[in-house]
Amino acid sequence: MTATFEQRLDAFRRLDDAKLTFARRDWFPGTSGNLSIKVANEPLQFAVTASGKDKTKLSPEDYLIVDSDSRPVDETSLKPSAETLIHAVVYKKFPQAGACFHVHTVWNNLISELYFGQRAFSIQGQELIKGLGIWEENASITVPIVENFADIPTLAAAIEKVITPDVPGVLIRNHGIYAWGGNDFEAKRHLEAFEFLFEYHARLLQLRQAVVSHTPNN
Ligand SMILES: CSCCC(=O)C(=O)COP(=O)(O)O
Ligand SMILES: [Zn+2]
Repeated sequence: MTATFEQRLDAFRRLDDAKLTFARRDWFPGTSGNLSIKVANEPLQFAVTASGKDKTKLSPEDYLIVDSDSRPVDETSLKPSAETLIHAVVYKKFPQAGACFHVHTVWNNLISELYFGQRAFSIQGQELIKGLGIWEENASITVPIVENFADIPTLAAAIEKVITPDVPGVLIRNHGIYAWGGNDFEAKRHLEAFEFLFEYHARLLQLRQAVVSHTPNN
């Protein structure tokens, strides 16, 4: 069933909320980032941000509906996000995913740079791991890191290969993160948990380095 007018409007309103919340945190520098919310399963359709927009603002031309091939469902002058294929990969691989958010932040870029040459970032024993829906004692998570291929189909294929149901996110090196969830509330919680863990870890390494360099006989 294709999405009704009400379902589309509801998705656009939810995208407005997520967008303004993330914009207040400066998570969309230089028009970066893209957001989507699924509106239909069979066939797949989702609302996605239009490409190149200032995501700190609201306008009547912010979103459009695309199909499983990332093509606009309606005739429109709007261009879907250049990275729409990545959203499609997430929805196709995880049919339970209902929203997918992408932001470029300093902390997620720093983490991918700190682990340059490695294909993942791991962290253990942090309370915010529960924000990812992982509640076991002293849990650890491993977030895959893919290289920042300029060709989006190549990037989307690389992401498709490494994402797993265990961890609802993937880092693109020196680019940003994609995080998803069953709905927009969950995807936001996941994104916030990831960003906390990245900032915490990068700051911890920085502090440790400062302590070492200020310790006598070092
Ligand atoms: C100006 S940031 C480069 C493109 C990008 O990585 C991004 O997230 C925004 O692309 P979009 O087409 O969704 O505006
Ligand atoms: Zn991006």
